[in-house]
Amino acid sequence: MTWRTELERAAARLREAGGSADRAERLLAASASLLAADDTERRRADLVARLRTAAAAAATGWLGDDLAAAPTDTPLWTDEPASAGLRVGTALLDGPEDDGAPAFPAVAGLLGKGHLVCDGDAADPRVAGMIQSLLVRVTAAHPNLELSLVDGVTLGQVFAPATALVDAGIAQPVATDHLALGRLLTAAEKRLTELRDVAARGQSIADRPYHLIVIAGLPPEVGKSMRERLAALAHAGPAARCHLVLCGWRNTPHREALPAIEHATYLACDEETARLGTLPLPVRLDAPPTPALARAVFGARARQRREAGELSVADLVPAELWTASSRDGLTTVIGRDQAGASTGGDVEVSFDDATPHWLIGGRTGGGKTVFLLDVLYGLATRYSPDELELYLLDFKEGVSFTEFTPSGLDPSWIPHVRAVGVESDREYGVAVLGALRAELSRRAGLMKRAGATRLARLRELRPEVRLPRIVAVVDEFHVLFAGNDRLAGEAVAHLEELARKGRSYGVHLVLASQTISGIEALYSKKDSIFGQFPLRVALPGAKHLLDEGNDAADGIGVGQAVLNDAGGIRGRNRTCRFPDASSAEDLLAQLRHRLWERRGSDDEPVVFRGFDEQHLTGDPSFAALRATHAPRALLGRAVDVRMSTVGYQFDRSPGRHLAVLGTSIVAADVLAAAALSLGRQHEPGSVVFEVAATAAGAEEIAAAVAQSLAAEGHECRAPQPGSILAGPREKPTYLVWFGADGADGQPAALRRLLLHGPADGVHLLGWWRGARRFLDDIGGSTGRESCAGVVALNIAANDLAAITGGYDRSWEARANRCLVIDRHAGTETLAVPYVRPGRLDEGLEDGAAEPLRGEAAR
Ligand SMILES: Nc1ncnc2c1ncn2[C@@H]1O[C@H](COP(=O)(O)OP(=O)(O)OP(=O)(O)O)[C@@H](O)[C@H]1O
Repeated sequence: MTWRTELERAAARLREAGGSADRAERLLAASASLLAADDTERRRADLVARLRTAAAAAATGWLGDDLAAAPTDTPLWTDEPASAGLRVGTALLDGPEDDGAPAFPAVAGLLGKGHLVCDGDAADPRVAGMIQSLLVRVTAAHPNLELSLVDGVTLGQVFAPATALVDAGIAQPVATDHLALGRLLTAAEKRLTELRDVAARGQSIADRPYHLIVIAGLPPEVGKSMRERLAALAHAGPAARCHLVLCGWRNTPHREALPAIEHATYLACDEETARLGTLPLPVRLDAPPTPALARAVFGARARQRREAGELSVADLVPAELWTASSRDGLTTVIGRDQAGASTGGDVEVSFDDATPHWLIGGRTGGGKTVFLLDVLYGLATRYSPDELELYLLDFKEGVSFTEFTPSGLDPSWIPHVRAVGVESDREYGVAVLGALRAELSRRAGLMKRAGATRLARLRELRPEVRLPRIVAVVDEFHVLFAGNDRLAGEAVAHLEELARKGRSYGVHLVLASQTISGIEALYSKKDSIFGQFPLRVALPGAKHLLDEGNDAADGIGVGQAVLNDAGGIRGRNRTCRFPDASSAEDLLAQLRHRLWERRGSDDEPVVFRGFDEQHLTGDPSFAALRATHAPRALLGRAVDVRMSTVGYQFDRSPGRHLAVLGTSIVAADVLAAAALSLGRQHEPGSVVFEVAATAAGAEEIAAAVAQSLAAEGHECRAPQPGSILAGPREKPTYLVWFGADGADGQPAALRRLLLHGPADGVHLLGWWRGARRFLDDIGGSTGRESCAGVVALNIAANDLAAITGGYDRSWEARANRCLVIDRHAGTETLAVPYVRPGRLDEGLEDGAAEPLRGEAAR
């Protein structure tokens, strides 16, 4: 081969490597005249020098310099390189370079250009050295790079210096077998499809990181299909910023020929020499960089990535609070896209016409609570309480939303929050949804009267009406459907209505679930509900949340989410990282205080904590009691949106008595609260309280009640067993009877009192431990009307049905709940009964369930 041909080819290689085509052209033109001259030796050296310069232009600095000469403190690049060439070794013109033979850098086009394919693998120290130096070069040169590493021949040894990159998330852990390689390819294919979809929508992908897959050697089990997948990836890769360094790619006898790798520069290594592409010169592959240089480059890049990658909740918060208008929707920043990359763009999520409701799924520990915190703080800092209201319901055991509510330690709260349910009852959930539905109707009425069809228009027409957008978050919403009973039916009906109409009226739902069944429950209710949730947020472990065949969430880790704004269809995924709010307690507390200090009203959110005790003295209604002609015994707090006080009114109509039923000692507490609250509603001396204690264990409570009433100036008596019902009573009297079972042996006297007492102002408040006993005492089912008030504690549904005659009831006795029935008013209210402070803890300390304490007292 002539010198001219060699030079032409060398220049052609350089041109291929990219970035230096014009220089190579000039070089070729110059070479023609040079070769015509006599002094060939000198001119050869001269030409090589020029080739060297051209190569240096194709692969500059970190990409082309001799690494052996690079000081360890050479700064890493902060901007993407302009050229695609990468030095892999040194092309030698005429024998070893050491002997003074002319040489110039051998450059291949990689990131932004194509792939490098080598028939040797990392078991060959020359190839291993080249791979290691190549890794240092790309890492130092590309600030925004994702790496996947495969080593099926030295079990990851070749990548050992790059461990820092794995730790920082720049590189995935090294895949050393065909299964791991399979997973890696799946992820790469998915990424590729995603980017292709983005590009197909006309959006630029130029700011996305390059994905470089470095295969130091193929695992031995790799078969035909995986080789074909590699070839397909190589075919489509460069258009989606995916490139391969593929070593160990050689045909072996008795196996099918390898598929062709497109866009590749081939590096052929035989025992003696290596050759790059069609360059007819031997290439000495780059030696491994010094350990000190590798450490410096990988360490510095890892550090940078960690620092840049540390997303904080502060990144989600605007510089100025409460400046946004929710007229057309709500939008907040949730994190950054490009999982694992350092310079991702902000990712926004919205409640608007396109995505009025969201569905969030992920396994337990998948980051759901953190994601919700990020969203809620993002919204609460952008929109004032006049623009946004929040209703937060959590059905699981935990403390997800207590963050937003006042506590003993921190009296502040987030002023947008109207109601919070922690470990809520389904009844509470249904009540909140019902209240939201009522708000929907109210807004519908307003719109109709104003002649508006959109919330934005209504706000313009009626500026004086407060019309914030409402976001209701229901965590573990599937609990609402458990049981498939009346409540479940109501929950579905509410959700359906809210989901269907919420868009128009500015009421938005966020449903979250950690179970597949949660999502399935929704799906099976009605397709229409599921379809009303266009924004899907898939966290790690999410199942059935995205469309079948859309497995974008399969490979994500904690702190990442796949957002899909089109009901889960493929091609609309956006993977993002969101900050860990759970590790930013101080920052959140500061934010909460700033928001709280700006509050326009002192209305605290209503907090319903399913496990909290309710105390009579803690209820503002009790403090507000005054003497009245229509006294109302206070019994507990309703499981409703406002946690209203539940009472039972006493008047002179027949049957106005109250029976508290159940073996639980809580019954005694309820009775005590009823008596004390009545005491507040009568002038001292106007009524008599007769406090009888015939139930073992209740004496102390009865004595305390009598003492408190007496301290308020009331006349108190303590009738003795045998004469409890005896009378006569000259004054209006409340007979407060702890242990009325058996009616003191005088059922006839009891029935007389029940029937005629109220007309004379005589009322019974009695605790019966046995429901059947009570029914017998009042004269069986015919006597039902003579005691209109019943507080059911731990009694069975069928016993309660026998007492009230309502056989369709679904009462389920449980700790810390009672059902308050007023037969005259036709109401049944689920409530948290008032207890003596510490009552529930006593039950727990004893190791016994709370209802059993009453059994002990019997
Ligand atoms: N964005 C994040 N970055 C880093 N770590 C995170 C991130 N989000 C969550 N985590 C970690 O995961 C843990 C679990 O998150 P989180 O409590 O949100 O999960 P969850 O899905 O709500 O789980 P569960 O339903 O069991 O409560 C957090 O304590 C935190 O350490």
